[in-house]
Amino acid sequence: MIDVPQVITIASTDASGGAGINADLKTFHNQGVYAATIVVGITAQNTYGVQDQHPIPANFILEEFKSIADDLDIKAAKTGALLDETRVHAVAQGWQAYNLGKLIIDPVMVAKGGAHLLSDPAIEALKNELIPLAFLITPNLPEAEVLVGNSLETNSDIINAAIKIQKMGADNVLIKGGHRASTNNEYADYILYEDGSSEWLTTPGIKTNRTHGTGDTLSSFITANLAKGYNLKSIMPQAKEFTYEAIRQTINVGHGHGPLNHWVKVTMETEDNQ
Ligand SMILES: Nc1ncnc2c1ncn2[C@@H]1O[C@H](COP(=O)(O)OP(=O)(O)O)[C@@H](O)[C@H]1O
Ligand SMILES: Cc1ncc(COP(=O)(O)OP(=O)(O)O)c(N)n1
Repeated sequence: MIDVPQVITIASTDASGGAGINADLKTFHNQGVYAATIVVGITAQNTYGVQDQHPIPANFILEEFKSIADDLDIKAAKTGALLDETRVHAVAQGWQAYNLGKLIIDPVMVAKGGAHLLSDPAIEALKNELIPLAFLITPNLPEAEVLVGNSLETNSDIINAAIKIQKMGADNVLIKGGHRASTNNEYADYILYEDGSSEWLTTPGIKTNRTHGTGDTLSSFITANLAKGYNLKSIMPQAKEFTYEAIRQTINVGHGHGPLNHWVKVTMETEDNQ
């Protein structure tokens, strides 16, 4: 028998396959980990936008938690679109009953097409119930602005926001910069680690609207490699590179915000990184 690291995504599906649970599973498979799912919601969605969404009943979400915890040996979990306050509460309850390793929270609020994937009351529940459980939280710029309650214009605004979010209880905070290219067309993400150190991770910007599922892809890559035992600092450069290559080597699917290429090859280098 071959031992394989096991991970789970606790999120919603995307009918068109580019974001949400679908992007998570493709990234997990690419990185060679075994992936399970706790489905929180389903969306009728394509590369133009989200046409409809449907939450899974809270008691069923808790049954999914129990099924997984009774059988699998999950080392890391990531959350995605949780839709509303009831679902956030169910996930927090499930997590407290059946801890599934390191928790990575992708606080998905609004899809690129503009659809809301987290209601306003759910944002407070996310802050109070889920963020304190997080090993890592990965807001994009608009999500970080909502969490801290002010706009983030400068690098020092971003640094201060990360400190504020860390004080809400997340061990590590990654603020993704995909919604704003710098003046020299770079996309910079800022990460504040639990030991107080921090870094900017930068790549050239790719001029494209084919970025459906970028955030999911980045956070799933991190989740997979945490489950393999790598430490967060050693994962981050490759996570950024994987996402960059998955955008750059674009595939011809859909007519709007196209999905990424989850076949690209970027792997962690050696066991010495662990
Ligand atoms: N056009 C682009 N060129 C290069 N990197 C990008 C581009 N768009 C997004 N990224 C990167 O993709 C990752 C996800 O970022 P972002 O788009 O902000 O997340 P989300 O999908 O959650 O909104 C980040 O590492 C960001 O820097
Ligand atoms: C079901 C579902 N979950 C998450 C998202 C958002 O994914 P994200 O990686 O933030 O990328 P965009 O959709 O914003 O491009 C989603 N759309 N659907």
